[in-house]
Amino acid sequence: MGIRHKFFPELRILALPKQTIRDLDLSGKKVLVRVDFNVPLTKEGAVSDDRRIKAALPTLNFALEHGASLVLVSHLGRPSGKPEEDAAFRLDRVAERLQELLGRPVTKVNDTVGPEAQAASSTLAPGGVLVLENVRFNPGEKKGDPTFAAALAGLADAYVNDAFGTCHRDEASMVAVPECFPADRRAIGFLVEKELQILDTLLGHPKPPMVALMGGAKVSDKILVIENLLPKVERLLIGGAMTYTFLKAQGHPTGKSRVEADKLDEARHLLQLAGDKLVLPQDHLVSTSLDPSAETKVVAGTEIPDGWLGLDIGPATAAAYGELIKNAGTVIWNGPMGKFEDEPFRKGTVKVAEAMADSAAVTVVGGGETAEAVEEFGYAEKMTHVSTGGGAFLECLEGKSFNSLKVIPDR
Ligand SMILES: Nc1ncnc2c1ncn2[C@@H]1O[C@H](COP(=O)(O)OP(=O)(O)OP(=O)(O)O)[C@@H](O)[C@H]1O
Ligand SMILES: O=C(O)[C@H](O)COP(=O)(O)O
Repeated sequence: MGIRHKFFPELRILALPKQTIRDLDLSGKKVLVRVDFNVPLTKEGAVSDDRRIKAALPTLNFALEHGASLVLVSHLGRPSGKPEEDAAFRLDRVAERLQELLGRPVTKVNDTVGPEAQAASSTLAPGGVLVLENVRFNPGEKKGDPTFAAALAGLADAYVNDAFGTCHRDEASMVAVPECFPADRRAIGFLVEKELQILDTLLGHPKPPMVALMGGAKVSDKILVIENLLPKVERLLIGGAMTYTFLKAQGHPTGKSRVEADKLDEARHLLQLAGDKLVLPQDHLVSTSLDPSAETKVVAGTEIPDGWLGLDIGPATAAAYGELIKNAGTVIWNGPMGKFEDEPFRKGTVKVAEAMADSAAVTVVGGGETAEAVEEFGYAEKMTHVSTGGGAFLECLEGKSFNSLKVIPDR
């Protein structure tokens, strides 16, 4: 029997088969929740974007309201193992922000499975919240070490995976730790459930016509995504630096634009596979250098003049893409249309974000940089969904399945 989809009310979907936090016995239990609090920080170490922390709140509040206490596990960044460098990756500021958002005390300890963590978890009362230190400070995390996993699992009675952004990683806290719990004590949280439902609907039963917008720096990051999406979409609109690898593959001059010279064969293969589904920009904002104060101009067509480089889609392309977005049933977007960090090269990315915000289509945005851009420009609230996943979102679009989810039993 189908149920009405919470986010796409026009669609009926089957409930996800995975066990969720609703299925767990929470009362009086310590629940280890693997969250993805890998958030951007300012130079001073403050949390500059708390979207991922906020996205975990429904799961955390649900567990607390049902009488559980929480042991929270996350990574932050990619620590090198050198203590002087790794201090910047401690989770103290993240825990402070979480305390503000939860509106209840949060205890942060300076280790993950050591004596401090064990003492704090053993005295945790229902309603208590404990944040462990960055799980990647322990080398066992990356290696998926079973001894480390058992020590981590020993701190709690049940396991919940609500770290959608990390679901593509096979690290200990994602795979080996849940394996330490009996099957009826492992579940996904509401964030993972929501992200999976949306991706499942997008890839399985999108409201037609579906348009995909692919940008960003490199074709190489998106080859598998493009291949997997092509049969499902009406149009695949290209922007960002990857444009120039496609133009070069077609034999056009690309000036000084960023081109992946070793990916031209793959680009030709995709062009051939896509036929007229793949749409390349019809004009470009070009500049003499990457410096935002350098001279710029708009060039029409497919040729970038000598000495110039393409840094954004041009106004005619932005308008044409806007029209396709307006008339779509579903729009899926990954990768900025230009070097959007600099004001002079931002217009194309802003224009497509605006068109998506104004469109009646189901609009889904994913990818770290793209989500940040949409947030920064103030359009996030107007999208159907802005994914918390970067790599995880892309791998879902590639059609991959994750070990971190295989270890969560079906209902
Ligand atoms: N024409 C261009 N020339 C040079 N750089 C560009 C151009 N267009 C986009 N970029 C750069 O590409 C980067 C974003 O590409 P990327 O593929 O990483 O995006 P994403 O998939 O949204 O993010 P993530 O990889 O974090 O998930 C930005 O830093 C942007 O400045
Ligand atoms: O930001 C992300 O994509 C996730 O937190 C995973 O981080 P990682 O790429 O360092 O594994």
